[in-house]
Amino acid sequence: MSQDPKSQVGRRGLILILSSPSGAGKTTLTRSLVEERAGVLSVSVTTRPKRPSEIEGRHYHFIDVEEFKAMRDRDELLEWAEVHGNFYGTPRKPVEKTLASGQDMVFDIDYQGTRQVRQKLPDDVVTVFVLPPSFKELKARLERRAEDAPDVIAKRLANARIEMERWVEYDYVIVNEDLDRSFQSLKAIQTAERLKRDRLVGLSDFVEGLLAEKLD
Ligand SMILES: Nc1ncnc2c1ncn2[C@@H]1O[C@H](COP(=O)(O)OP(=O)(O)OP(=O)(O)O)[C@@H](O)[C@H]1O
Ligand SMILES: Nc1nc2c(ncn2[C@@H]2O[C@H](COP(=O)(O)O)[C@@H](O)[C@H]2O)c(=O)[nH]1
Repeated sequence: MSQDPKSQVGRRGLILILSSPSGAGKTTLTRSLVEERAGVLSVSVTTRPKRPSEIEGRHYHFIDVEEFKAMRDRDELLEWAEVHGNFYGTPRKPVEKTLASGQDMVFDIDYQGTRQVRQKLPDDVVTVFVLPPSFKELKARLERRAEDAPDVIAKRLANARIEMERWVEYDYVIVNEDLDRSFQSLKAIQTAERLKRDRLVGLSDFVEGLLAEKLD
């Protein structure tokens, strides 16, 4: 539980999940949040090949299918899914540790994983769906990123329509046109969610003390 030294009120950590079609900008937004120390990034395991710019342990833990299945079967994954033909999953232990310390955990996962986490930890989950301003811009971003082969980009664009239909399952939606504005919106969501009454620990005792306070 994190504690505000000025009061006796602390708060439970929350799980902030960002999902989007590939290229809409959720990784950029989650990384910005983590760089500001506003949360701890959940580093997934994946069977996808590493992109040129990616670093093992920082962007993902890159593992083979056999290892992935072994982790899944040992129940070491909080959630998992097959996305764009590869397996992805969230290691359970770091999530439990981070939440117990009262920090927020930031997830960049797809809608299938979001459903699983929401089902397991309904009180702690806040979900944000990131949309691109247009399909044309989505394609342009994937091409400008220049990290995936043309056939991979084509597959991701084909899946984008199915993924975008899931926006209705999310608590918030950000249309990521201007990156700075989108980031401000994300921070506003996190700030408001942190202040929710149910997430504040010790609030009743604090208010009781407040009411019992005598004025001289
Ligand atoms: N608002 C924005 N305007 C212009 N470019 C952006 C914006 N947001 C992100 N980008 C760029 O678009 C590209 C895709 O962004 P990013 O990698 O964050 O997408 P993603 O949703 O995480 O995709 P994936 O699911 O494939 O990992 C990156 O090159 C990023 O720098
Ligand atoms: N259900 C999960 N989805 C995940 C996880 N980690 C990433 N993802 C999603 O996969 C796609 C593709 O990611 P990319 O890095 O290959 O572009 C994207 O939608 C991610 O959000 C996970 O642990 N579980």
